[in-house]
Amino acid sequence: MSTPHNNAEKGDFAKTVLMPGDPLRAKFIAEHFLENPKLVSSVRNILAYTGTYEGKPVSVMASGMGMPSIGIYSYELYKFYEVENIIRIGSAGAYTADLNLFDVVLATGSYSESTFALCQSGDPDDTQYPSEKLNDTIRAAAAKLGIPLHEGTIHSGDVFYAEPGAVDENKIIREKHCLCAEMESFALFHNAKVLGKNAACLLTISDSLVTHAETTAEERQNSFTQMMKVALETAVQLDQE
Ligand SMILES: O=P(O)(O)O[C@H]1O[C@H](CO)[C@@H](O)[C@H]1O
Ligand SMILES: O=c1cc[nH]c(=O)[nH]1
Repeated sequence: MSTPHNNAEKGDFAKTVLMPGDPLRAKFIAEHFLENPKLVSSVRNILAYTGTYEGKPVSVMASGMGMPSIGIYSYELYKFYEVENIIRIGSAGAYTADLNLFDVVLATGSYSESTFALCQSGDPDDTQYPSEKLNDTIRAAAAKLGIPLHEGTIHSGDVFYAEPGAVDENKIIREKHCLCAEMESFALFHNAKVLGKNAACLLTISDSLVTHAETTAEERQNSFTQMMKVALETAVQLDQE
């Protein structure tokens, strides 16, 4: 069995998939944290691995960047590979000086101007939500590891490079209270909703849209380990439920 975008066999994926945007972050996680990682798909270099963590099965697969991309990969995992839980583990730009580089954010909602949900199913809502149960498991995993989480609504955008004045900061920051910007969670949460599955989004602050501090590409690939450990511990706890 395969799809146009995934050449894994049915049964190659664990019930829980960690999903970074960056294929090399997926590779880093597989090589540094998973026991016996096996490459299960590499179509378009969107790397996907399955192994175990503390003896429990877990997969990690990249989503690529943006909602059309995660829309394809997450839909196929849920619909054709019987995946139940997808935890996005991404990078984000902070909208508030209260967030520092490397802080970890747990999304409690994802606001977007995107038409993804409207086009996918006619859903007009501008905010999509993660699974509360999955978020509770993430909170428990983070508490066990002693890793603090910042929680709130995040902004999921279609545009990384916007012209000056084009971003409606009044709406995004003051009306919707978004903590930070990323580009995939709105589509992921929507797909989980229409397919009756679970999704969550953990983010590491990679740059600040307030102070303009930023991490390097290599740090975004290899050093967001606190978020990775929380997601891996969550997969272990989900397997025990
Ligand atoms: O680091 P990832 O997970 O790719 O997430 C963020 O980084 C990319 C932009 O640089 C977008 O995909 C955005 O959502
Ligand atoms: O989408 C993103 C991701 C990281 N940093 C940003 O500013 N935006």
